[in-house]
Amino acid sequence: MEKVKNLIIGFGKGGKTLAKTLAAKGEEVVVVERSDQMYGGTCINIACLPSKRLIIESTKGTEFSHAVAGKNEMTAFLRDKNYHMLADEDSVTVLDGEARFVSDHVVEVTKADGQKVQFEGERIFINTGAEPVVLPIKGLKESKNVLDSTKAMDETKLPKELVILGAGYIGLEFAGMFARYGSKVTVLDLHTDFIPREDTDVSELVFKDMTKAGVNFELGVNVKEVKDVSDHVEVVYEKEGVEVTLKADKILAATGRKPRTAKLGLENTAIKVDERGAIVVDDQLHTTVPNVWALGDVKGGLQFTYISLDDFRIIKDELFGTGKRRVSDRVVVPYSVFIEPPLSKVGLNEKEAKAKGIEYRLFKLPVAAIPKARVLQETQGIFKILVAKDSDAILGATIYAAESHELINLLALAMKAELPYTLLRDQIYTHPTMSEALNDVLK
Ligand SMILES: Cc1cc2nc3c(=O)[nH]c(=O)nc-3n(C[C@H](O)[C@H](O)[C@H](O)COP(=O)(O)OP(=O)(O)OC[C@H]3O[C@@H](n4cnc5c(N)ncnc54)[C@H](O)[C@@H]3O)c2cc1C
Ligand SMILES: NC(=O)c1ccc[n+]([C@@H]2O[C@H](COP(=O)([O-])OP(=O)(O)OC[C@H]3O[C@@H](n4cnc5c(N)ncnc54)[C@H](O)[C@@H]3O)[C@@H](O)[C@H]2O)c1
Repeated sequence: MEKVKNLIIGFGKGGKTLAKTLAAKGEEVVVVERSDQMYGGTCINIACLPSKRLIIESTKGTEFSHAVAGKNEMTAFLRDKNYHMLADEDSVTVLDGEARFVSDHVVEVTKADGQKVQFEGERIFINTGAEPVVLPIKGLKESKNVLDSTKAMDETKLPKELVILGAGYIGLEFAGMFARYGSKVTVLDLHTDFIPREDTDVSELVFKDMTKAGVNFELGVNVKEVKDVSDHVEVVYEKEGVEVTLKADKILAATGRKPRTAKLGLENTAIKVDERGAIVVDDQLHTTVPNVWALGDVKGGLQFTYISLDDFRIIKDELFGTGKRRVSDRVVVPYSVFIEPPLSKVGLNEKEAKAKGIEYRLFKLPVAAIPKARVLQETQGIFKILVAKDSDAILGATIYAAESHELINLLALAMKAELPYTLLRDQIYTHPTMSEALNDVLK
């Protein structure tokens, strides 16, 4: 058995950034990655970047198979760049194989040829990400026409009729995208409320815009069965007591992703997982075994690339910094859903403020009032910013507008720095931009 100072399981966002940092300190690192198609992790290969590439291509009118080919070129480039970023470091070994714990600090790696090697890690970092949830719906697992997000982005032929299970992040982004490529899209969701965390006026606008763009929603449905029938697939669901059969070329299952721990051999260790399979960590990402950390999607909670990166910062701070950085410091976390226009949010919305009994002032502006929106010819949407009732503190913002995925970072920065809303209101912005709308919305 080989002893190694730092063993990183999974070439994900947090893990690869940590490996590079450890290498810069001259430390020995072994990074184990189960697939040579996943160097660099989920985000660059099968998630954020390829999906956003396809989404952007869909808005330019690119033909689907050309867009997929371009996306594949991009991911191949990024994969290679990521591989060399680590493999070219003298003190880093990138090892192809599937890792599995055999005891608290011993990990067995099974290589593609079946050969097994064992490592004893002085420090071990688990960064194995998440995998799609496969619901126990009759016929779902067996159907040849059911895709997950990865497979949907690798289709060479555009599905004429696409049914999407789940109106969450992936469901909405892919629904809009496939509709723009020309698919007839129906989204089925278990819940009656559409994007229930958002304010009702915002969710109504998104629903209206997506419906207008050709996406059909069936909400509050119970999906009962999926069956392959000659050249197509059928989905049987029940809505308000009525059974409906829907025909499609493909089904995209987008009903959540769960931490990838099932095959990690954690039962051989004292590393605890919760009821959802997420690795239990403390405020500094320590697992329940000393010198074993978990970072990224595998530890549960928010599943975003930038959270995995921030997990890395916490571990780096413990190893080489002040040791003060904590998960609980992470209070201002924005997000964007890349629909058209993008929906972005940070901090509280009205629904959340009311639920918490927090009094607020609401500043609201329709996007149609913004000159840049006219220039872009994207006038749908709304800005909503909440400010404390008895101070100038910004409580939160929801921006459903063109370029909101950029703008929300400005709001998040202002909140983090505890800047008064008046500073954003009175700031000089370049023109014409979407950010200059802050002059008007905050009046
Ligand atoms: C379609 C889609 C779109 C998304 N879009 C966005 C977005 O726009 N913005 C955003 O912030 N987030 C987005 N996400 C979420 C984001 O991709 C994840 O939160 C992020 O990639 C998680 O990174 P991570 O560091 O946890 O690990 P990952 O990047 O998931 O890396 C885990 C790695 O571990 C490897 N691995 C797993 N098990 C083993 C094992 N036993 N042995 C060896 N290797 C193993 C895997 O192959 C993988 O390469 C999206 C997700 C999906 C599916
Ligand atoms: N823009 C982004 O940052 C981005 C984009 C894509 C994915 N992601 C990440 O990936 C994760 C996974 O995305 P996702 O869309 O798979 O999950 P999600 O949790 O966002 O959505 C899952 C949806 O499936 C629905 N659902 C659950 N059971 C169902 C059933 N039986 N029948 C029909 N619908 C059902 C839920 O009501 C929910 O709307 C997200 O949590 C997110 O963190 C992020």
